[in-house]
Amino acid sequence: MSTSVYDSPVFHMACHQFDLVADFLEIPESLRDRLKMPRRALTVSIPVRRDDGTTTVFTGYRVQHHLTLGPTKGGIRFHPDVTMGEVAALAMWMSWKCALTGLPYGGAKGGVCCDPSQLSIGELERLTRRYTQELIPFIGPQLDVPAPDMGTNEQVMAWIMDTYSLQIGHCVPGVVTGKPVGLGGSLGRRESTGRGVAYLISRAMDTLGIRAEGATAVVQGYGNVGSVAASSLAKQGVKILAVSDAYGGIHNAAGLDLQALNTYVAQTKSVVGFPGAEPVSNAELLLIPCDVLIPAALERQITGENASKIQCRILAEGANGPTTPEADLILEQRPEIFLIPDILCNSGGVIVSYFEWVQDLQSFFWGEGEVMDKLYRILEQAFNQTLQLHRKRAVSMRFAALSLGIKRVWEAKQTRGLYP
Ligand SMILES: NC(=O)C1=CN([C@@H]2O[C@H](COP(=O)(O)OP(=O)(O)OC[C@H]3O[C@@H](n4cnc5c(N)ncnc54)[C@H](O)[C@@H]3O)[C@@H](O)[C@H]2O)C=CC1
Ligand SMILES: O=C(O)CCC(=O)C(=O)O
Repeated sequence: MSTSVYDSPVFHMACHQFDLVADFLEIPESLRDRLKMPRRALTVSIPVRRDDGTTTVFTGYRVQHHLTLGPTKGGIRFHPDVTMGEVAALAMWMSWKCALTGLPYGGAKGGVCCDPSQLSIGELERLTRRYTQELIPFIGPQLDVPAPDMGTNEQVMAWIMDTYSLQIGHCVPGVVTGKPVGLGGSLGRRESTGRGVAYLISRAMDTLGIRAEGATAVVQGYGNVGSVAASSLAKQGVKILAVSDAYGGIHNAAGLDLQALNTYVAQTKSVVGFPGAEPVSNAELLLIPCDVLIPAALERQITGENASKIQCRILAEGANGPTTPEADLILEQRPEIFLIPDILCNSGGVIVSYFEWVQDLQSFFWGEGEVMDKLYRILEQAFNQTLQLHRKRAVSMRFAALSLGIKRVWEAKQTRGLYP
């Protein structure tokens, strides 16, 4: 099958990972395209009236990877570099993530090629509403349920829910997750991805015999995922040495004061210039010696160039796709680094999104303790299953996680009858 419409390094990366696992699972050649290629992919153009009276037309995407196990699920990204290929790769990874964690979903992802930091709040709202308007025939609580990703947040989810509900004629909270709690959002969703990352890091530390107290961590991407993971680790006594964002990074060998940093970021919108820390580039930051390295921004940060130089005990992939296949080959020769692969590491977000969807469908809401208990139970099971396969078959943690996810989707397709 031609992949040209999806042509991008990130999509090729996701396909390469799939092909390796398909060989291992002995999936017949004739079924591989059906498992790999998106079921549906939509491109929309989004005209937005700017505050100065002019109009800009943005391009948006939504990809639904498979619908074999239920509705599709996955975030919406607002970022200047979004492409159809990137969104298709992210949707494929969502499928394997949902299957690995046992959620009744296929994967999806959406994106709009824009820089949200350059839009006023009014422009952002008009863009979100028009994008949602274009998606209305394709989304819904039983069809496809978006959520936040890079560059989007609870407010954006609230506009999506409102636009969809106005069209349908009644309130439909289950069309989107990651909403404000006051609109049917789940307690704990905002923090769930970062807390899940920190939980799995604790499990990896237990496995390796590393004590949290006095351990060190470095975080690339101090947004929703990175900042919550950092704060959760700091609460366990881990020292956060360095963090970064799109504008640059900061480093303090004695550890950063996260409370002061969060106040600074709330005021300035960046970590750059935080008093008492040295500036560091995003590239340099990845090479700082530490116990835990957390890439929590874009794809393809750990590459064939720097994989032999990173100096951590645990590589915890908060981001989707931060490690290239070339880097994977190098890391496989470095058993001293324990990998928590993306589809496991950042799955806390979609797990609590699932809880939010269930609560919305039942109009019956849970306490935060219940949400967190259920989240950690699912993460524990997924971690143990991945670790077990990694040890039993002597494959990498990424390979083990992907195998578990892909096998479940393949089996479901076979049981339903080949081409659902
Ligand atoms: N928000 C969620 O619930 C989930 C997010 N993820 C993944 O986590 C990653 C981060 O997402 P969020 O924290 O939600 O996004 P966010 O928009 O809240 O934060 C992203 C952060 O990364 C920084 N950043 C952007 N480009 C960068 C670069 N080139 N170098 C360093 N930093 C850069 C931004 O300045 C910002 O601080 C993405 O890969 C996303 O797909 C995965 C699962 C769930
Ligand atoms: O919460 C969700 O539904 C999806 C989150 C997401 O986009 C991801 O896990 O990459």
